[in-house]
Amino acid sequence: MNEIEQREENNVQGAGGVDLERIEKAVREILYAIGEDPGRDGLLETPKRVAKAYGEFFAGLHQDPSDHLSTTFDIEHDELVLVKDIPFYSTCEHHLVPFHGTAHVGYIPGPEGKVTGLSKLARLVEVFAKRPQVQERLTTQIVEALVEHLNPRGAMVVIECEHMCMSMRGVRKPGAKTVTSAVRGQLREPATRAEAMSLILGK
Ligand SMILES: Nc1nc2c(ncn2[C@@H]2O[C@H](COP(=O)(O)OP(=O)(O)OP(=O)(O)O)[C@@H](O)[C@H]2O)c(=O)[nH]1
Ligand SMILES: [Zn+2]
Repeated sequence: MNEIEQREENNVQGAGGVDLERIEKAVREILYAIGEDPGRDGLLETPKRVAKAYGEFFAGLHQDPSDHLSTTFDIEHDELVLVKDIPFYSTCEHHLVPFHGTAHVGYIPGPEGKVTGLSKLARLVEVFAKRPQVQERLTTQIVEALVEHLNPRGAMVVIECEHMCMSMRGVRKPGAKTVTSAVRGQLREPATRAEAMSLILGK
């Protein structure tokens, strides 16, 4: 039995699947390791606060993206629907520090006319962002969820981010932006893709 199975077996579940008690213990250890005193007044509640914050940062690990795409509407629209400039925060899985920026999510509804609520596109970004991530996988997971659940003619996700692991440490290049895209179906065709990109970039 691996550690995750063991946790489930013991039913140690905190914030929607995150083991808060375990995080608290680990944070106390980190405080000792950096030479701090977890018993001093200002730090007494810190392990609990960090655990609660981690519960939020990683809530998406325990959420199913299909929950957000199960409500669809039959709307006659066979052209691009794009929600752009969706702000989000995620956590770099290499350093466990934030990366943040904006996501642009678009699709062309499929022949069955499955159109989702606009907010659901932003919810989809949240489900995948609230996990230990790399930007490329975040981009792909969002587009693949759209393809799987809406069966669109085309789908496209563009993400622009600043990674704190490149800004506040390591190479220290604040302001450097990473742009990733994932495109499926008809949106791969040059004219359609160009139209979507010009809508995204036309700020
Ligand atoms: N491809 C990709 N790389 C990422 C992402 N987030 C962080 N990284 C990179 O992950 C790499 C990890 O490299 P390592 O050499 O193992 O770690 P490191 O010594 O901390 O590297 P430096 O950041 O260069 O100091 C770094 O180059 C980061 O910039 C991401 O979303 N996608
Ligand atoms: Zn990183």
